[in-house]
Amino acid sequence: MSHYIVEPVSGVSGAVRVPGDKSVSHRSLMLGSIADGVTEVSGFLESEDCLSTMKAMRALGVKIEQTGPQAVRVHGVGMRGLKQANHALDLGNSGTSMRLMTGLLSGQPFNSELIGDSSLMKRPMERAAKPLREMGAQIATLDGKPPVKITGGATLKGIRYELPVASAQVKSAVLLAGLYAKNTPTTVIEPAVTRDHTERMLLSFGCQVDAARGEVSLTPPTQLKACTLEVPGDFSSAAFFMVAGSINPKKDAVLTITGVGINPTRTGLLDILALMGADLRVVNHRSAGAEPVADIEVRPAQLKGIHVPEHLVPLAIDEFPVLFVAASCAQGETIVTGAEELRVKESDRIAVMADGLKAMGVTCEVLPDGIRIQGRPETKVFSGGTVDSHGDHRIAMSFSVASLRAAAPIKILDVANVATSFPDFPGTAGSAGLNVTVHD
Ligand SMILES: O=C(O)C1=C[C@@H](OP(=O)(O)O)[C@@H](O)[C@H](O)C1
Ligand SMILES: C=C(OP(=O)(O)O)C(=O)O
Repeated sequence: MSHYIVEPVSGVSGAVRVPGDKSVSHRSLMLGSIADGVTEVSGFLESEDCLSTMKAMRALGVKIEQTGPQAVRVHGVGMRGLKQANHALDLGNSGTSMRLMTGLLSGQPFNSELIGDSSLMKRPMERAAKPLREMGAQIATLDGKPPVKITGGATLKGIRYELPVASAQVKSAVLLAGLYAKNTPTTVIEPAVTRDHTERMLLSFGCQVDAARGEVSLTPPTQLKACTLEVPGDFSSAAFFMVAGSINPKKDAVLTITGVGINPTRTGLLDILALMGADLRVVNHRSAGAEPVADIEVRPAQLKGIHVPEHLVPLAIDEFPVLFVAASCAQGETIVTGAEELRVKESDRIAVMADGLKAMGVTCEVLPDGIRIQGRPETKVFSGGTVDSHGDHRIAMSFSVASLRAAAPIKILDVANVATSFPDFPGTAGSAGLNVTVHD
C-alpha cells in the first residue's frame, strides 16, 4: 500500500494549475455517448474515476478516443444506440459514475450490472434507485448497496421528485433517466442548492431544461446534439491550494491558482473561508462554455473559527476535509453541522479526519452531523506523525496541506486513490512549494 511522506516546508507561492473538473468530465462522456455526432472535449480529467466512466461507456459500445493530453473525442451513438455490455461494469472508486450510470441505464432496453471497489461497494445506492423505480425502472441493490442490477426494457415516465438529501448525483440520475421518459417532463426539487453541471451540459447538448427556485424540469428530447466542451479546472482540487495559501507560513506570499471553475454551486468554500477571514481574490473572470472560470489569488491570513452556515454545506461538500485543516489553524472554535453526508463518501470523512487530526495533537469532537475543532493559531499546529487516509483521496491531500504548519514530517497511509481525482498531486503540490513524496 503506497504512502506519502510530507516534509514541513517554509511556505507556498507562485502559480499552480489544477487538472480538469471531475464532475464535468464524467458528464461529458455520458452525454457525449448518447448524442448524435462527435463531441470534442478539452481539459478532460484523466483520473481513475473518469477513466472508469470511459471504460464503462466503451463497454456499452461507444467509441471514445483520447486524442491528446486532456483531449477526448466521443463518437456519440445516439439516445438509442448503446449496446449491452458483456460483463458487469466496474466503476472503481467512483460514486458519481455509479449513481449517474444507474439513471442512464434505467432507460435502456438491455440489462446492466454495476460494481466497484471495496469502498464503492459499501456506499448507499437506494437514494438513486428509489426515484428511478418511481419512474418505472427495474433496479435491485444488495441491502441498499452495490451491485446495482438494472433490468432493461422498462417504460419510464417522468416524475416530480422531492430529493430527501441534497445530492447532485441523485438529481442527475433522475434527469438522465428523464431523458428516456415517455412524453412526460421530469422535475426534481432540491432541499438545498447542489452542483448544476448536468443541467448546464444538457442545455449545451440542445435539451430543454428549466431551472428556477430550487426546481429543475427536463422535457424529454428526441435527440441530443453533439457539441464542443471545455472542462474547467476542478474547484475541489483547487481547494487544497486555497487552504495552503491561507495557512501559509510565508508572509506576503501570493499563491495563484489558474483556470479554476467557479460555478456558484461549487464555491461554498470561498464563502466559508471569507467568513473565517481568509484573503482570497477571484480575478480574471472568463468562461469555459457553459461554466464560469477565473484565477484565484490567495494570501496568508490569520483565520478565525466560525459556525459554518448550513446552507453552504452542499456547496462545499467535497472541501470539508481540507476545511478541517484550515479550522485547526484558526483562532477559536469552528463548528460544522448539517454535514452528515460526509459519512457516506469514499470514507466516513468526519471520523477519519477527526482520527488524523487527533493523532497530530488537534483537539476536536465528532458530532453526529459534523465536528467541533479547537483551532490553535500557532506556527506549528500539527505535531506530525502518521495518519491513515483510509484510501480516501481528499483526506490524503488534506493532510498533505497540513504539513505547512507541522512540527515534523507527516506520513500519510493508503494514498493510491489520490489518482481518482488528482493524478499528479505530488507534482503540482511540489510546484507550489510543498514536499510530497510517494513511497511503496
Ligand atoms: O454530482 C457530482 O458530480 C458529485 C456530487 C457530490 O456527491 P453527492 O451528490 O452524493 O453529494 C460530490 O460529493 C461528488 O464528489 C461529485
Ligand atoms: C465524493 C466524491 O466522489 P464520488 O462520490 O464520485 O466517489 C469526491 O470526489 O469527493
